[in-house]
This record gives sequence, structure tokens and C-alpha cells, in this order.
Amino acid sequence: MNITTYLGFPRIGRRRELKTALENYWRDPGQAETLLAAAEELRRRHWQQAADLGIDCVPVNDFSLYDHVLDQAVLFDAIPARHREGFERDPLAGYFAMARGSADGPALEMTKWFDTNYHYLVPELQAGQDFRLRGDKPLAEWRDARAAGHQARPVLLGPVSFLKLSKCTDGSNPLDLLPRLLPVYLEWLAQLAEAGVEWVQLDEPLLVTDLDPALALAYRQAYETLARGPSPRLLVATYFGGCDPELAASLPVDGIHLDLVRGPQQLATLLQTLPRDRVLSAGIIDGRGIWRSQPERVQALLHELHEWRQAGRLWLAPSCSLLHLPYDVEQERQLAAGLKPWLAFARQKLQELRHYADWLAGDAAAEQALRAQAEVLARRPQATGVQRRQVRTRVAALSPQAALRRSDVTHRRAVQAEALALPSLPTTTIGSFPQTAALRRARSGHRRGQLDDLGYQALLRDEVARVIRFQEDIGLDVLVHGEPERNDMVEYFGEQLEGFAFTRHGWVQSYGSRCVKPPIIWGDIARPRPMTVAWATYAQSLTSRPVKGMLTGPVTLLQWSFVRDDLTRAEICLQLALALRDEVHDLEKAGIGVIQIDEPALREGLPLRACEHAAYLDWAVHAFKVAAGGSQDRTQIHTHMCYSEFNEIMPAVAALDADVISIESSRSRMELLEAFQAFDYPAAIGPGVYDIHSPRVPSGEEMLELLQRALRVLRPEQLWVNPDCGLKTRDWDQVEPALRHMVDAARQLRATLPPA
Ligand SMILES: Nc1nc2c(c(=O)[nH]1)N[C@@H](CNc1ccc(C(=O)N[C@@H](CCC(=O)N[C@@H](CCC(=O)N[C@@H](CCC(=O)O)C(=O)O)C(=O)O)C(=O)O)cc1)CN2
Ligand code: MET
Ligand SMILES: [Zn+2]
Repeated sequence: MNITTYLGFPRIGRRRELKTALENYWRDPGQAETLLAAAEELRRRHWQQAADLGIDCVPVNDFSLYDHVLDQAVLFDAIPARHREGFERDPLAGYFAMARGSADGPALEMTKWFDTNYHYLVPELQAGQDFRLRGDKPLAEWRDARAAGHQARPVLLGPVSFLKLSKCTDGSNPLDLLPRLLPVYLEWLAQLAEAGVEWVQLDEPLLVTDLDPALALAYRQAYETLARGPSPRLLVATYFGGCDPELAASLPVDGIHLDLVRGPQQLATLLQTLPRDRVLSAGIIDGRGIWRSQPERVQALLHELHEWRQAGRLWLAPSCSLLHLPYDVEQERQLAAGLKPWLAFARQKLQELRHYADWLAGDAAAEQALRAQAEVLARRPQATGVQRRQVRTRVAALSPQAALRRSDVTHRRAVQAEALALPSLPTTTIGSFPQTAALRRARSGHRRGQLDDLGYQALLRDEVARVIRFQEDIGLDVLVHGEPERNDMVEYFGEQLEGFAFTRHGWVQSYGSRCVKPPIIWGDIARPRPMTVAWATYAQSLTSRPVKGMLTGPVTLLQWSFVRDDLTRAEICLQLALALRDEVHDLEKAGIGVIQIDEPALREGLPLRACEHAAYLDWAVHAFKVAAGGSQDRTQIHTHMCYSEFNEIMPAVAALDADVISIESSRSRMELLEAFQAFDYPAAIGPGVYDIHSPRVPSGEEMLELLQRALRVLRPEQLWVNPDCGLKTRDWDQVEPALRHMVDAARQLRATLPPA
């Protein structure tokens, strides 16, 4: 029999029950019991649903109240000193203090999970530290699953990935801690074996990245050590790409999971090298994309695996955890016509697996279902809107000149200085102002038909007016309209472009209780009408200061959407770029002299393998330049980036040829600027002086100090003053004083500069 399984499931709940329970508890810690009960209910429901869909073995401990990497830091007692006391006093409150910060100190750093839009919390370690087991979350969840009648398999990150995803606060190498960490894994595994656990899944996504010899050695040593102790059988799971098949096959474990969707090329070697007594967990369908699988492709793949099948050592699974997918496409009642049969969210992925397993067993109904699926998908290319001749022709005819501004950055600076007449150290913000509860309520009421178009528009215009007045009042130099009309910076554009579909319930966790509804790119992209011009011109009509138009860039629109699987990412990105190019043109025509094109996801899209970096950066930078390249010299093009480590891609950042870049840097205390200096960056930079992720209101002095640091590295005429990112997640009572302090700091520093 072929076992069907999966590596992990979305945990937020079909109607974001976890989000609601978390936010209720954060507002009122008296709700702890309710939160824990909601979490337990979600786990049980998801196991049961998987079982009902025909899954043979479910993972446990893939669930987390906030983040699974944080859970594991806690399991190993890697609790930073500043949070330890709080944790001992109240473990639940202490856990969230590590996730979100508290009076005891800041949260752990949050960073992107590989090339996804999920963020994990980075465990803080130090050289020579002790690890020990704390609590028994994985085992307790296993017992619950067993009690409910499920075959279950606890999941943890493997030791090498866990350490490589952590950081040592003293600058030492986390991997040096391996000998101190392995005994804890051994103890944990022994406990599970003792309890009767048969299989454990150790996730080692680092295995799909470039491994230097030290890391490869660490892998061998780690798994040789683990193989020596009493333990359930070990399944090492790799995903998000192909791994080094020799290394993977050489690990002394009982099974290996491969991502055969993103790493099909690894299979041939692995089939040669993998010892025949191993279980092969084959990631045969895409665990990250929302498209139904093509039966012909999967069936061909399953033929290649016949040897494992016959030996009874084949497991069928999605390529990676389903965490990055929405829950159930059947919840969507208003999806663009004809789209639904093409799509598979988490529940549909499990159904697909069952079909393939049944097909392998010779089941006629499964055969029939897969044939029907193949037929539906075969008609996809001909469906209206999938291919638009005009779009294809325009992309094909695009000349290299389209990516070039008319003049170089130095000339443009002079022209813009004249056109905009800004003071030195100009102050601005990144675009969004607080998305208040009233705004979200109004949007929700508008969607439900309880608030009519006029009423909704009037409310948004009032908000824009208030935001403009506020910015004038505190003395900012380049104003924004505040983005009150946007549900999300990507979804908003997706809703206005042809070729995109959007969902009502397709939530995916981004971090903690924060979710996104990535829109779906299914057809060629066209812009039927201007998307932002009315808001920008309305805002500009209220002030004599320049208002900055606000667009999300092509790479970020691509990266934060679910994208079609029948065109290359490069091609889709170029289509998006052309739509944005037209928007830039329309903004310019409407008299908007400053336009920001946000690209916070430029770094996130970087492939996991270095050999693929150059090609990606090439098309990504090209797409941005196509979006911006049609503009006049006098139009000042800004871009914005956050959430990432940019040092590695600095040449690409410079190659965007933006006039001004605002970039997150307050938490790294402006360290990032050295990379710009080393590069002799020609354009202007606004290194964020205020961390918008925290409710804390920074003082003018600390921002002044950051600006002074910046001036050690940058020329004064290069420096802009702005926060790290948009203010949409903050409250007005934090934003108001913080921005006042920021403007004060800029003014003070300005007064010390020699006249230009
Ligand atoms: N796509 C994307 N990815 C990103 C970011 C981003 O901004 N966008 N930022 C980075 C960090 N990630 C983030 C992800 C989500 C949120 C966030 O704030 N999400 C909100 C939802 C935002 C949203 O879509 N809002 C909608 C829908 C809001 C909603 O839930 N409405 C309720 C009703 C609410 C009410 O009545 O009050 C409903 O529809 O049921 C709107 O404003 O229209 C949340 O989870 O709470 C912030 C940062 C990286 N990745
Ligand atoms: C995640 S980057 C956000 C940029 C956007 N303009 C904002 O201010 O919200
Ligand atoms: Zn940002």
C-alpha cells in the first residue's frame, strides 16, 4: 500500500479562528484558556479532515500558536535572558513576549522563511550555551492525535537547519553548537521511542541550499550521532528545491522526503544512490502553488518510482508543508468564472494525493477523476483571458531602451532639484498611515453591501484629507495620501488588473496573527484603467507640497501573488511592469512629480541557489526599470525596500536606477549604509530612522543620532529622512508623536549643515 501523508497544514483556520483567538488573548490575557481551547480544536479538526480526505498519516507539532521555529527554541530552552524571568512567571505570556516584545525587552528578530512570505522568529543563541528539553508539546500533540485514532508523526526542524536558521548574539557560528545540541535531540527521540512513536519527521530545508564542505560534514556527523541512539524511525524532509542527492542518500536515516516539483532533476541520481531499504516520501504535487497538478506529469513521475512502490516504501506527499496555501477553495463563492476547477488549496491537495494513491492501486474512479482533471486543465490555455494577443505583442516588441531613463542620475538630480525645490534632508513617509478599525470596518461593510460606494468613497476622501492636513501640520516635505483605500499593497492592485483573480477567504499566514490573501495571476496582465491616479490627484489638490504617488512594483506584485504555472516568472513580471509603466505615465500626466515604486520583496525572490542569482536579478531589475523607465527626468522615482538583508544584492539595488531609495535600517543601527558606501551609490537614500514594527515611540534624540551616523557615510545631499516602512499596522497615537520627533530631528540636523 502507498502511504499518503503531508508535511504540515495551514494553522490559521478556515475563518482565521486562530487569529481571532490570539488577538482576543492579546487584548485580554484572561482569555488564555479560550485561546488554548481554540488551538486544540483547530489541531483536531485538521487531523480529522485529513483523515476524512483519505490521508494515512498526519504530522503533529506542525501547529504553532505563533511560529514553529519559536516553539522549537522554547522546546530547547533557548530563551533570551531578557525574557527568561517573564517566561518562568507565565509561559504563555513569556512565549508571546519573545514573539512580539514586551516591557522586558524587544522580540526576537523576525525574518523570511526561505523564499516565502512567511516570517519566522530567529532563535538567539550564544557560544557555549546549554540546551535542555522544556515541555513536551510534540509528544502531547502526538498523544492527542493517537487518542483521536490517527497515525501521527511528530515534526521538528532537524539540528542543522535549526542552528543555521538561528543566530548567535555574540557573533559566533551557531553550527559550533551542534555537539551541545545533539544530546537534546537524542534525549527527545528516546522519549518519543519510549512512548511508542514510530516515525519522526526532521525538516532539513537547508539541504536544498548551497552547502559548503563544513555544512555537509555537519550533516553527516549530526545524523550519524542521531542514528546511534534509541529513536523512532527518522524521515528527513527536504523542500523548496532539489538537494544534493549523494549527501541525502548517504545520511543514515530511514526515509527521505524530496520536493520533486521544484527539484525534479534530483530524482535520477537519487534513484541510483538511495539504499533500497529507505522510505522515499515523494513530494509529487506542489505544496506552495494553488494549481491543480497535471495528472500526466504526476503519473509519469509515479512510474519512475515503481521500484519503491513495489517494495512498499513509497509515500505520497505534497512537495512541502501546506502552510503557505489557503485552506479550502470550496469556500470561494465569487471566484472569477471558470477558475475553480483549476485550483487546489490545502484540502484539495490532500484530495489529489488520495486520487493518485488510489490510481496506483488500480481504482477506476480515481482513474476517471484524474482523466477529468487532465481534460479540464488541457482546456486552460484556450480559456478567454489566459492569453491576450496585445499583451504578448507588446512584451515581444519591447526595446532595451524602454528600461532606460532619459538621462543619468546626476542630470536628473539637478532637474528634480529645480522642479521640486525641497530643503536639504527632506522628510517623508513610506506611504501608508494607520489602517484604523473604522477604515477596515467600512471596507468590510462596503464589500457586504452595507455601505454604498458613495459613502465609502466619502469616508476615504475624509481620511486622505486628514492625513494630508496632519502631514502639513507637522511639517513633512514630501507627502503621501496614506493608502486608506488599500486592503493590502498587492491585493489592491490585483483587484484592478486583468489577469488576476482574488479570493474572499484565501488567507495565508504571514507572521503570527497577520495574514495576507495573495491574489492569483491566471491570465495575461492588462490594466483596463488607471489604478491610483484619482487618489494621488485628490491628495495633491489639497496641498501645495509635492504628493508622492504610490505603486507596488512588478517584482513584489509577482512575489506576493500566486502565479500561473504556464509562463516563466520573468515573463509575468514583465507584463506587470508594462501595466505599471502605464500607471507611471498617467500619474505623471496628472501632475504627480514624485512616484514611489515599492519593491520590498526584491530580496525575498532571490533563488536559494547562488548559481541562479544572476539570472533572477537580471530580469527582476529589468522589470523594475521597465516600470520606471518611461518617466521624464523631472519625475523623481523613489523605491522602498524592507524586511531583508540587502548586502548580497547591492549591485542590483543600485542598478534599479531609482532617484531615491528608502530602506529599513533602524534596527541594524544603519549598518547597512556601509554597503552603499562601499558601492559608491550615486542616488539618494532614506535609511529608516524609526522602527515601525514596534509600538514604541522613538525620541527625537535617538533619530538624530541615527541620522548623524548616516552622515558619516553619506553625503548630506544624498540623505532623506523617513521611517523604516509604512505605518499601516500602527495606531495614530504612536504615529503622531513619532513623526513629530522625526521632523524635529531632521530640522535640528539641517540647521547644522553648511548652506548648499
Ligand atoms: N501581501 C503582503 N505581504 C507582506 C506585507 C504586506 O503588507 N502585504 N508586509 C510584510 C509583512 N507582512 C504583513 C502581512 C499582513 C499584514 C496585515 O496587517 N494583515 C492584516 C490583513 C490586511 C488586510 O487584508 N485587510 C483587509 C481585510 C481586513 C479584515 O480582516 N476584515 C474583516 C473585517 C474587519 C472589521 O470588521 O473590522 C473581514 O473581512 O472579515 C482590509 O483592510 O480590507 C491582518 O492579518 O489583520 C501586515 C504585514 C511582508 N509581506
Ligand atoms: C511592506 S512595504 C510597504 C510599503 C507601502 N507603501 C506602505 O507604506 O505600506
Ligand atoms: Zn516596507
